Parts: sequence; C-alpha cells; structure tokens
Amino acid sequence: MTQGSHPNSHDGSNFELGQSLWQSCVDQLAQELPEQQFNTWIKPLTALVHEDMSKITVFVANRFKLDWVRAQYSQRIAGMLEKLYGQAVSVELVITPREAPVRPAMAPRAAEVPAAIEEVEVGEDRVASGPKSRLNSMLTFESLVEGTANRMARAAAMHVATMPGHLYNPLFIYGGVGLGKTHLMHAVGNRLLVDKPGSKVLYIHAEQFVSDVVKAYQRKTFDEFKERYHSLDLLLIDDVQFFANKDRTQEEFFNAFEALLAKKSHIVMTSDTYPKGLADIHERLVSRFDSGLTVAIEPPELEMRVAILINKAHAEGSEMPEEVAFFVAKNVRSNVRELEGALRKILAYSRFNQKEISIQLAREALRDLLSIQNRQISVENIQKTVADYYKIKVADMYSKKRPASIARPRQIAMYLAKELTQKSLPEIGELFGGRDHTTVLHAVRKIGGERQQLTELNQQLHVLEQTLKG
Ligand SMILES: Nc1ncnc2c1ncn2[C@@H]1O[C@H](COP(=O)(O)OP(=O)(O)OP(=O)(O)O)[C@@H](O)[C@H]1O
Repeated sequence: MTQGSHPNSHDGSNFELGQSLWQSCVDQLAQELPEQQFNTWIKPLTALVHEDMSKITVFVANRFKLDWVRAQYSQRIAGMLEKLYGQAVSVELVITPREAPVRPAMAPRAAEVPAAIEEVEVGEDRVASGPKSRLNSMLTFESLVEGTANRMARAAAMHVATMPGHLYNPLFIYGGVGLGKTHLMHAVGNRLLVDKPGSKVLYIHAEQFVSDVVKAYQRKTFDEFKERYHSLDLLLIDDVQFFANKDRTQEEFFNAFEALLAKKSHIVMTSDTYPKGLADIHERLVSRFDSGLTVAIEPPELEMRVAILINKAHAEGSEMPEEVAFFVAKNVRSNVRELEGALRKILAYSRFNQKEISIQLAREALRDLLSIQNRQISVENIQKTVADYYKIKVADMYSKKRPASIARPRQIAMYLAKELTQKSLPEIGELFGGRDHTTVLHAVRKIGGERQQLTELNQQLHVLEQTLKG
C-alpha cells in the first residue's frame, strides 16, 4: 500500500481497477457456487484492494464467518483473483471493525483504519453475557449431506434456524448412533449466529446439564443456573435419554423448558428414541418433548453414503472416484461415523503408500474392517433388519413400548443378537435401550422355545438369519 495515499486522492484508474477486479471475482463466484452458499458467505463480503494491486483485504462480519471463509473460500478467492488479474493477489481476511465504514474500493493508508487490519473480535463475545455457545463451527448445514434419511429433519432444523421461536418448538430429533443428530443441532446454532450474531445460543450434552444441576445443588447456586439457562434464545440439548431416572435434573429441565418457551426461545433436542419411547422420564416432560415437532433421522441410504464419502474426501483435499465410494458405501452400512472412519483409513493408506485411491486400495485399507464384517453381524444391523421385516421403527428397539406388535419383534431381535453375535446378555440389554440382562435372557428363552413349536415363527427367523448372514 503506498504510504501517504488517501482513498479520495487515489489514482482514478487503479481505484476503478481494484473495484472492478473484486466485483468480477464476486460475479464469477456467484456463477460457480450454489446460490445458498454464495448468498451466505460471499455476497456479504466487502473488500479493499491495495493500491499496487498485490493484496486485497476482505472484510468479514465476525469470527465465525471469518474462520469459515478462510477454511472454505480464501484459496478459491485468491485463485479467482489471480486468474482475472493475471498475477498473484494475496488475500487478507479481517473482521469488519465495529464503526469504521468499509469502502468497497481501494485501501486507505493503514493509520486511517487502525482496527480494520487487526482481527478485531466483533461478534465473538456474542454470548459473553451468558455461557459460551460451545458450537463447533465446522458442523453446518453446508457440510451436512442431504438424503431421504435426513430430509425432513434437515428441513425442520433449517426452519428453526431461520425463524427461531416460531414453528416446531421444541424440535425433537431422534435416531440411532452416528446419524448426524448432533451435527444438525450445531448447524441450527451456527446458522442462527450467522444471521443474528447477538443471539444467546448454547449447545449442551444432557450429561453436562445433569452435572450443572448437581453443581448448582451442591454450591447452592440455582439462581446463577437459572440465569444461565433461562436467558437463552436457543437451547440445543443432545441425548436427552440421559435424563432417565434423574429426578432433580428433570425438574430443572422442566423449569428451563417452560421459561424458554414462555419467552419464545427455541429448544432443539436429540435422543436415541422418540419421546414416548423414552424410559424413566416423567410423563409431563415426555408430553412436552412431543408438543412441537418430532422427526427421525434414519440410517443413510446407499446413494447418500456415496455422496457423504465423496464430499468428505473432497473436504480433505482428495478425490474419491465414484466406483470406490460405491464399494465402500456398500460395505460400511451402519452409520456416518463409521463411514468417516473408513474414509480416514483409505486417505491415510493412500498418502502413506503414495498410491491413487482405487477399489483395490480401499480393499487393502479396510482389510480388517471387511473381514470382521464378514465374520460378524452387528446388533445394530439385526435391529434394523428385524424392524424393517416387521414394519416397526428402529427406535422401537430401544423404546419402552410394550404392545405385542412391538415387544415381540424386539424379543426376536434380542434372540438373534444372542444367536448371531458374540455379545453378552448385559451388552445386548445395553444396546436395546439400557434393558436389564434378565429381560434379554427371558426373550432368548422364550423365542428359542417357541421356535421349536411354531413353524411360522421358525420360518420367519430363518429368513431373518439368511438376510443377516448375507
Ligand atoms: N448427512 C451427513 N453429512 C455429512 N456428515 C454427516 C452426516 N451425518 C452425520 N455426519 C457426520 O457423522 C459424524 C457423526 O454424526 P453425529 O455426531 O452428528 O451423530 P449423532 O447422530 O449425534 O450420533 P450420537 O448419537 O452417537 O451422538 C459427524 O462427524 C457428522 O459430521
């Protein structure tokens, strides 16, 4: 930047050039990026092109956006500027200073924008008067792959993020492990903070809430506790099944729940089962959980698993050929967390051995996983297969529901889990919504006994066993 220059005394041609270079870059990105991404991340940016055109300072509204733009778009912006201008332009990202008007033109001399060139924390202290939001800025709607399995939950979450306090309050999201419930919740919080940086948002795991209640109890600091929770605009609470049997916690949560709803703050919850399937949670709380919108996230279907693998590989800077993604997706079926694990192995194997990603390489990288899978059938897989077969929800495998139409398939699944896996009775009980081992033993004996007498049941079990053994 030339010393002594002033924005109003710039050489007109460079001033124009700077402006039009940035504008062309933005226009080009508008064509290349999905509309939603462009509108959220690129459109709000303003920039100052330095006089000698070697550097551009891009202003971003807050720290969260800055991290995101830096991770996702800064290289792309630099590449685009270089392409348009014909030589390298370095990109500097800074947070927009609170008051200084940002001229979308040439940079004035440094002394005139003292705060602009430093990364001023505007918006970071968005929850300073309350708790930290505890949000993971990487878990956004943009990084969440959409598919049939999560479409409804995603749409509802998106609605909450854009209009909190209106419809779907509370939003209750349920589903099995590693299916993206937590991710979706963070996405709601992150999006709200982008749109309304001043909002008080808190993400918390139910166990942490329990421990906060215990601390408040021990230290007699319930006023602070209430101040903390009751003043939020958005409470995101993960795995509420952990409230089971914790009476005092349930009472405090009930109070927080009522206070937040009364002031039109939004509550989003997740759980491994739907509200009425929750064990050992007071009825008045269960009925409140169910009073907004309850949506399920199902295990991802094949195409979605393929898309997740390709996207995640891309985000890691590698390309995964479609045929390899199909191979992995066909073999890793249970949940997204396992898919991510498989992907990590493949990428590491490829880098370490300096080999291109191919089906052969994936087969080698996942050797252990594939052989275990061939030998072992997982309880989750049994639960899903049996639930599909008897047309009940997978969540009913963990629920406390007792009608025969649900209890019987659940017993059948427990029986198959004992027959086809190495798991102990207590382990199986745990995987069926924390049931006692005697419940599992009862199911195993009952179904085993009836199988000897009832041809129809025997036939059904035979079909299920064949399906599971592949
Ligand atoms: N649709 C998706 N697109 C991209 N990534 C996903 C998707 N679903 C899940 N993931 C990723 O899979 C991992 C597991 O997801 P997450 O932790 O949200 O699962 P969960 O349902 O909350 O599981 P748990 O009940 O075990 O906490 C995360 O890294 C998440 O980012």
